[in-house]
Amino acid sequence: MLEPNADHRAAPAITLACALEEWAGEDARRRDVAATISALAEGATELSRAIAEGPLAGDLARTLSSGEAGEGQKALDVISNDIVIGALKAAPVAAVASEENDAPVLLDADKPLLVAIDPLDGSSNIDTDISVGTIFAVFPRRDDIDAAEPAAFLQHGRDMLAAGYVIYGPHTAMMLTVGAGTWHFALDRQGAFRLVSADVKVKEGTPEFAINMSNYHHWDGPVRAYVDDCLSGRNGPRERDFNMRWVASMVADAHRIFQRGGIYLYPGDSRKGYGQGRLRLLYEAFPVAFLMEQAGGGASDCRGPILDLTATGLHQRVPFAFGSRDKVARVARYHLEPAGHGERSPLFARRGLFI
Ligand SMILES: O=P(O)(O)OC[C@H]1O[C@](O)(COP(=O)(O)O)[C@@H](O)[C@@H]1O
Ligand SMILES: [Mg+2]
Ligand SMILES: [Mg+2]
Repeated sequence: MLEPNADHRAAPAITLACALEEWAGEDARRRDVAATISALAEGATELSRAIAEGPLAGDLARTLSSGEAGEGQKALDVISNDIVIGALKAAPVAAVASEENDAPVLLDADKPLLVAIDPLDGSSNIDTDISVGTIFAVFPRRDDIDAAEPAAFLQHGRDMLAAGYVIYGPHTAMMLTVGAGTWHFALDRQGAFRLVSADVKVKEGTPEFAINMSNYHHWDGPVRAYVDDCLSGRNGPRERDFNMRWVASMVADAHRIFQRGGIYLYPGDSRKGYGQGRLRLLYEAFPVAFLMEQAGGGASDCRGPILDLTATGLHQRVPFAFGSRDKVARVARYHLEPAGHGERSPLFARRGLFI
């Protein structure tokens, strides 16, 4: 047992810089990716300080403009965007596609990489001291298209070279993949990201789901059926009681799923502007899907793998389900075989529990 005054802190672990150095070696492409991730880490460290100051840094939750699907732009969205793009100017990045900019921001057309980024995910939570994050994806620059053109970013999910997110919570952490598994780092007080695990695995079998239940009446049949079957608990077809969580910061829901399993869903629904859900493919779904797959989890558009999609628009939305691989596969079965997936009892076959 720990003595009250015992030093129970873990020994300092390998830094992000060392991990990237070791991974990159002398490979020129890898060194560019590593430099880009380091620049993003520097931006995220600066941002974590501003977020930690909360109201002392000014009214960060001030709404500056309202978006088409209820995503108003907050002061901290703009600050975050300025910080991450500022940090990327020192990296080998030609252009950045950000949630906060209609068009790509050109940095240096000759540089070899592109970054797609959600500078601040979960911005509706800024004033409530709940975790928010930064989500990013690194792509190769194409030789055939000007990096400032949106088309330069319309790439296949499996073209991604690296992806990750930083979560600003009680502690700041980064989940990162360069295609060699999913790595977990935590930010120490001196400003260095230190390795927690280089082999993150998403558990299966955790009876927990995350979805905004207030949209129940807007969902289509397969999504209702999936959630109904969870809610029907040990007497329903899943034969166990389920727990539910919804942080309304995808990074926070993702981080929980990386620690203990479960599933996150933001499906399309019948509300205006939500036909393809809420999440953006390039800088929300693609990076989280890459992290999930590298950790043995799954990520789909409720039907097939997200990473098998090719982006068709810079700010394109996509229905999104991710988490434990067994659960993501089950969601797909409910969509692809709605009448005959054979796993739901007749009691639940025609009506939702709430309808
Ligand atoms: O408020 P809703 O509809 O439940 O949506 C919450 C979802 O929207 C998001 O906040 C979208 O991110 P942004 O804050 O970057 O717009 C997700 O992080 C979250 O899961
Ligand atoms: Mg977001
Ligand atoms: Mg955002």
